[in-house]
Amino acid sequence: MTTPPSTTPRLEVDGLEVAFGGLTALSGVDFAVRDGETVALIGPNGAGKTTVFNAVCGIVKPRKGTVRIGGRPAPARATGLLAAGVSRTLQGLGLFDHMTVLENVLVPLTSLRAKDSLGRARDRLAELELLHLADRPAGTLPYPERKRVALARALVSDPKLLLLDEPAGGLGAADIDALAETVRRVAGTGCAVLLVEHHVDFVMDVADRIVVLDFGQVIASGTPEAVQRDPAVEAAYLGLEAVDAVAVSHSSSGRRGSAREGGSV
Ligand SMILES: Nc1ncnc2c1ncn2[C@@H]1O[C@H](COP(=O)(O)OP(=O)(O)OP(=O)(O)O)[C@@H](O)[C@H]1O
Repeated sequence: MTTPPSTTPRLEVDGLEVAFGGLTALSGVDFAVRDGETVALIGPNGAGKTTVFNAVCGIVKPRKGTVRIGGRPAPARATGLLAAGVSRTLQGLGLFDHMTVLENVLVPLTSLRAKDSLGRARDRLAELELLHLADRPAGTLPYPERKRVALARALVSDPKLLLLDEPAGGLGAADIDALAETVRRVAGTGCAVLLVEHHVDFVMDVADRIVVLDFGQVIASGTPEAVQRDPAVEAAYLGLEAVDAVAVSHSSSGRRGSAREGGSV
């Protein structure tokens, strides 16, 4: 049972524009995520998905536009974001490999000076079937377990807005099913979830709405069914195949970003 949406979106991105030197990475990006809603941000490589996350977290400074969290301007610092109820997972996980699983999951609670940190951390580990690994150094675990530790660390602060960067990447089918279950459960508590993901089946399974970026602009948004039928989305992905086929045949890099340097979107 999902929480009814509140009137103020948990996350509002309005007219976002980000440039890296001569490269316009995002232009006029608008979207919102409400409490209890799961929104997937998809698009070909280099479309600007991670840049949106980085702008939401204050890691990159927009040239134009605003990011509001719970109706207020987004805090610029990591501790401010945590206090505002924002958690994020990273593509590279960002775990402290030499620290135990439990110590990793305690980190946000230590920053927040939270009460009953140990109990909360152990609860999250139990929910993600990691409790038996609590005393193992995080760096010694296989990738799917390390990925769950990163998720437990993001969830331990009971975020109101959860940002997941490629949560299904590198996981097998059973782990992806378990992840989908976790995302549904977290959204069911009223948390707004924004995820960046390439795994189409996972996105279709968990997302209430999908926002499609291409060359830094929103080219489609709506329900998974509507977006799947959208000719602009199909064209964007077919275009990627064409660009990649050319790039791969001429160089070792198939990344689309290389095809857009110096261009504007
Ligand atoms: N720090 C940076 N400096 C310069 N250019 C950057 C920087 N970060 C991203 N870019 C460029 O901005 C564009 C958008 O990159 P971004 O990583 O947001 O895309 P993405 O959609 O997340 O791609 P992927 O799916 O490959 O992760 C790309 O052309 C990328 O090369």
